[in-house]
Amino acid sequence: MQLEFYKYQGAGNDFVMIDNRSGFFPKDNTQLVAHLCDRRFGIGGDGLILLENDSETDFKMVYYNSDGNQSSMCGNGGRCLVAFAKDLNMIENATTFIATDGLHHASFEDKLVSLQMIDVPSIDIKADYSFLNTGSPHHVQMVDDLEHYNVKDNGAAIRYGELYGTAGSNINFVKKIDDTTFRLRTYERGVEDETLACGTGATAVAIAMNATGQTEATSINVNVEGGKLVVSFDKNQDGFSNVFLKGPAEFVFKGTIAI
Ligand SMILES: N[C@H](CCC[C@H](N)C(=O)O)C(=O)O
Repeated sequence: MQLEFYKYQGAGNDFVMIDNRSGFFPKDNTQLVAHLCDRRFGIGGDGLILLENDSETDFKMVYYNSDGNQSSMCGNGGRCLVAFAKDLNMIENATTFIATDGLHHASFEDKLVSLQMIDVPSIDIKADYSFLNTGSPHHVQMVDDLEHYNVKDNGAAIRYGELYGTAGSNINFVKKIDDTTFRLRTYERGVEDETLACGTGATAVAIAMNATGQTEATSINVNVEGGKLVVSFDKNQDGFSNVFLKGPAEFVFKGTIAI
């Protein structure tokens, strides 16, 4: 059987995208998803995303990490899915879709996709790190020499350490550039490596930097290895709401693969 796929990337976080509105895709085939994400034996990607029909919204998002397992929300993947839906002429310049963490509104601003993320009612602030959930779980830790930091080894040690048990967490290492700009490198759960960008991670870092007093800004630039993301939010007594993740989401190529 020939499977048609599309490749999109958002600030270097890349995804195999499949139009599964017909429901043909074998959603429980973990081995197949991992194979399609394999950068040598398959197509290659940090994750795989199914676009599916939904009775209440424009479409449904089903997200898999490259290990083949379905996972929690992917911010860059959500933005890429919005671009994919537009390229399929399913939507114009704004949309509402359903994902594992609920409803998401999104719109195009110039060539960028702005995606509303879930509200963040609380953040666990410790002496040398913070933990919060922005649709996926994120550990946020400041590092001085981020450029030379061993993200993979140090990230894996925390992700598999006693802090986060069997569920684990994504691990974000961040450095302040100025009052509205931070540099971020992320070890991603389910990819089990550093990725060039992590959307829910950038969102977590922006909120954590505000919550810990590193900045008073509520619109924050997050420089990631694969480009630039902008996170904005309202801060109130109930936590953080009107949270938006904005950045590029670009078609790379389409093709077919025998499965
Ligand atoms: N690896 C994450 C999901 C994808 C997050 C990332 N790709 C993003 O853009 O938010 C997890 O299992 O929690």
